Formats: sequence, C-alpha cells, structure tokens
Amino acid sequence: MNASNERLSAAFARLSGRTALVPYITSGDPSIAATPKLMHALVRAGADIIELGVPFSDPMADGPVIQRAAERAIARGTGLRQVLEMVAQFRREDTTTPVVLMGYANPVERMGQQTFVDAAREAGVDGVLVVDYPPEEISEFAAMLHAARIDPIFLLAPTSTEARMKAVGEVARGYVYYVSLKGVTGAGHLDTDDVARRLEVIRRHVSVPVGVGFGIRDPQSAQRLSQCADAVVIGSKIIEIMEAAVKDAQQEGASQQDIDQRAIQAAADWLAGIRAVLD
Ligand SMILES: O=P(O)(O)OC[C@@H](O)[C@@H](O)c1c[nH]c2ccccc12
Repeated sequence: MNASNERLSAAFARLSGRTALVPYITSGDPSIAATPKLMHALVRAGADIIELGVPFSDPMADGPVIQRAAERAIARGTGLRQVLEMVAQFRREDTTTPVVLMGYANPVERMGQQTFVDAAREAGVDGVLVVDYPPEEISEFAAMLHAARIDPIFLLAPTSTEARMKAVGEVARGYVYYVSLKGVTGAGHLDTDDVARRLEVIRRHVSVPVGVGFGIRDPQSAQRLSQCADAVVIGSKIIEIMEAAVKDAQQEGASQQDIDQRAIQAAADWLAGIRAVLD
C-alpha cells in the first residue's frame, strides 16, 4: 500500500480528534483573482482543508447555488488549467493546508489523466475527488494518483451498499466523503441521527477518516455532526453568503476588487462562527 498524502495525513494528525472544517468553494467565483485570497482567508478563519471546485458546465450532483457559481466562473474563463494555477499561487504562501480538487470527469479526460495528475502534483494538490468516476472502474487512475502521492477521495451516499463501501475502503486514501442526503448539493433536511448510524456501518469498511457534507447551513448542525464525523464539508451556504455580499457591493457601485474583498470577508466571518462551535 502506498503512503498517503503527507499534507492530508498531517492535517488530520494535528487535529488529534477534533473535527476538520472543510469549506467548499468554486474556483473563479467571485473572481479568478479572488480565489487564492479567499482560500487564505478561509484558512485564517479556521478551515483545515480546502475543497476547491473545478467549474463544469453540466454538474449533475450540484444544486442551483453551486451551478450558478460554476456558470459565473466559466463565464470568467475558469478551466482546469486556471484552477491548477490558483492552487500553485495559494501554495506560494501556504505550504501546509491540504487542497482537494473536486470536479467531474470531463475536464480531466480532456486534459488526459496522466497530464492532469502530473500538473496537479506540481501545483500542490493533495486530494482529488472526481464525482463521476466510480471506484470500481478507476483503479488505473487511483494508481496514478497514489504514485503522485495525491489521495483519491470518494463519495458514499445513503444509497451506497456495503459492497460499495468495501470497494471504496480498498482504494480510498485521505478521507472518505459521506454525502448525508439523497439529491443535490445545497439541499435541506439533515437528519443527524441517521448520519450517525450510517457512519457506524461505513467505519466497518473504511479505515480512513470519514467526512460528512450536504445540507450543513448553520453552527448547530455542524456541531451535531461533529460528534460523529471526522470532517464537516460546507459549500452552498458559503457561496450564498458571498452572493449576497457581492450583490450589496455591486448596488453601491463598488470596484471589482472591493466586491471581492467584501465577499471574502463575509465568507470568512461566517466560517469563523462554525469553527468556534467545533472546538
Ligand atoms: O453544498 P452543501 O450542501 O454544503 O454540500 C457540500 C458540497 O457542496 C460540496 O462538497 C460539493 C460540491 N460539489 C459536489 C458534488 C458532489 C458532492 C459534493 C459536492
């Protein structure tokens, strides 16, 4: 078995049992220039790992909020190459916080798997989650990632069978991501007792830490999940907060730089409130 990614394993070791806080943002939103600054601001606000979304035109697992973010980012010219450049830029000032790229197979296939893996390693990527690569079919891609010391991250869902958990448990490194709801990102109705029961089953098959995401929108639910999850992932709510800040700033006629700054500040302030209840 190959070693795990050094930054991801160090991040979980540093937490020593506390729950990791993992914000998801879409690269290129609110702007390409803002993304590395936003990543740093989220780290200062208490993020332990950054999940960085690669915008894609047909994101079938995403709800309206993340779809809108992806559309805005694509309109600004954000593709996989630009995303890797953002990671490289982030790495110039932060060599410890893990960055997990989160996206769909199509952009990776267009670049070519090996070219992508090499470029991701070079940029300083630590984990890769390709939503529509099933673990049963990607042993070759997982092997390429292992060789580059990038952790392949996989999703499990309420519908996952124990056979699927076992298959994921065999190839996953870094952590496994349990999506707590059926449906798309940004949905509501999080049932924490149900999540706790499912994590018990998952842990029988998976030895790496288990993170939970989908539907976390406030400190209370983050705190309740932190009782059973090793990491909590929050996406849509952060993007909504930035959308509101952008709208206010635009109405006041602010410059693009000020708009970005206000969005970054709003996201970081909100995330700090989540961090406070996890410790
Ligand atoms: O947006 P939510 O409900 O806070 O959930 C996190 C989620 O958005 C993020 O991890 C994510 C973005 N795109 C995805 C696609 C599949 C699974 C997960 C994701």
